[in-house]
Amino acid sequence: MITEKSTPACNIVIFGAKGDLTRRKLLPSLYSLEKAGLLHADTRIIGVGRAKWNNADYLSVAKDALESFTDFDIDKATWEGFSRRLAFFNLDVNDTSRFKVLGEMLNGDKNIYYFALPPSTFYATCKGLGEAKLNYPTSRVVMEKPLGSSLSSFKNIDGIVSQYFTEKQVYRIDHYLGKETVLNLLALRFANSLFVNNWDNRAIEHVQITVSEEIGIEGRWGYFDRAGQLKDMIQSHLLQILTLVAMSPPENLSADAIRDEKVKVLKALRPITKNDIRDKTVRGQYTAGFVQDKKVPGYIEETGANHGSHTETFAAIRVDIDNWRWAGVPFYLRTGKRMPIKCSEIVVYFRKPQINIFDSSFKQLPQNKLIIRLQPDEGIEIEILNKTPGLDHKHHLWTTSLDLSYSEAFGKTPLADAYERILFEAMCGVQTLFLRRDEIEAAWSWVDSIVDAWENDGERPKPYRAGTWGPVASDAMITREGYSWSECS
Ligand SMILES: NC(=O)C1=CN([C@@H]2O[C@H](COP(=O)(O)OP(=O)(O)OC[C@H]3O[C@@H](n4cnc5c(N)ncnc54)[C@H](OP(=O)(O)O)[C@@H]3O)[C@@H](O)[C@H]2O)C=CC1
Ligand SMILES: O=C1O[C@H](COP(=O)(O)O)[C@@H](O)[C@H](O)[C@H]1O
Repeated sequence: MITEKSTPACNIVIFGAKGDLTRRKLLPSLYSLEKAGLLHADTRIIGVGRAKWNNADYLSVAKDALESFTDFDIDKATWEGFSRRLAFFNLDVNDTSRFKVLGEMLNGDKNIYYFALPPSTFYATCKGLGEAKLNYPTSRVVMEKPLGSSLSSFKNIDGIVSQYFTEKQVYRIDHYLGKETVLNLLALRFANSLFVNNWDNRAIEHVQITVSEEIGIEGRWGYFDRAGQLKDMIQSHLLQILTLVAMSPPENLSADAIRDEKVKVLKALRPITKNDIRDKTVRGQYTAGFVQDKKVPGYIEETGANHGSHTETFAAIRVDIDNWRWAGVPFYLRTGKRMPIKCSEIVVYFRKPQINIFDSSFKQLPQNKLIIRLQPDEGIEIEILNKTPGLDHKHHLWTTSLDLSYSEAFGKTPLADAYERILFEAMCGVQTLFLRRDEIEAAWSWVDSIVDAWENDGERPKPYRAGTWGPVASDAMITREGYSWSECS
């Protein structure tokens, strides 16, 4: 739950008013902000699209979206307040003349232009806004991923946007940064001396980051098959998690101080080449199987599928960070669709004590583990060794868990949705949770190295049954290095 009071007054102009993202995420999140009293009385929400709708038509689309995509009751008072803010404006972004008319209906110059649009329309939209002089310095542009499919295509998109908007006006989304538990990584790491002083290659042996999903591609074949799990998930969400785990302490909590440190990590990622691609990466593609007892089709049997597709729906990668803090500490990333459960988790394995003075069954003492559960059962767990109670002279040791569950510690109130926070921050003009140009460039540059190596290598993704943890080659990759994947709880 966000507890600050109200956001500054603004016009939120949503391009793509009837699209999936708007109905599924943006309208429900704005409604929740309304309910929490966080929208300024003068804030307006203008949905823009090509439909020949009037305001009443849009209100009914919005109501329907809230009813379909939220699990809370739509109460009369909140809906009345919310609906008073909503309007619809008919505009094809290729029709530059309509932007002037749009400008006339906007109240003031504090405009947030949310591009819930296909990236192919960004140029026309920026040009339309620029030519109608709606790109005031006080206006902001919020852009959705995917921003490109390589370093060069990102630079093309970015070049277009930067003709009309400065870096301070551009808010590039990675919705994982809006998740409470991802944000908590900063507090966990930099507010607790326990971790501040034990967060480098002297204390930590290796780190695992898993983001598994139960869902498949949910009717998004056209987009997903061109992207694959590396570009869809690792280039953005997993690398963002990795930067927050691996960054050095920022000077302060300003957006640029944090982003400066994140970008240093991204620039220190060791490129993967054709010489080590098979040792350091595993690609997989799901075949038919069962997820949570439900029969599901294989990737190439999905609606709209191309049967010869070699797109990966699973990827596991060993990452090396070439800096002083992390030299010699492997980071293992693993993400896939149609896995047994939805789970995003970071597991930090601390080094084992070098000497064992205990008369225990352990030859070498097991290591401490810090498990950060990002979703769905948010929490933090530390595995430590304790003496089992008893009147004896033997120190029998037992691994026990200190387990902090968010719902127990902070109550049962659901955490704010990532989009709620992101919209809130965009309205407040705080860029911390949005990606700076150089972060995205560095992420693409590293991902490009893997794409090139995969293309050169020519090996196809390995099949794995839906409902399993990916190809056996993924277990083999980490076992070769003396570890095993942590089991998601
Ligand atoms: N859906 C999701 O959960 C997520 C989506 N994204 C990204 O968000 C963006 C939108 O995705 P999504 O909502 O799924 O896509 P949809 O295809 O559902 O919606 C796209 C919207 O763009 C509008 N549009 C397209 N061309 C024009 C045009 N020439 N002029 C005006 N409006 C136009 C359409 O409006 P109309 O038909 O009214 O003209 C439509 O409402 C994409 O970049 C996507 O990759 C990112 C993360 C998650
Ligand atoms: O950006 C994306 O994220 C979702 C997963 O998001 P989550 O918040 O549910 O963990 C993923 O399914 C989708 O393919 C990707 O585009």
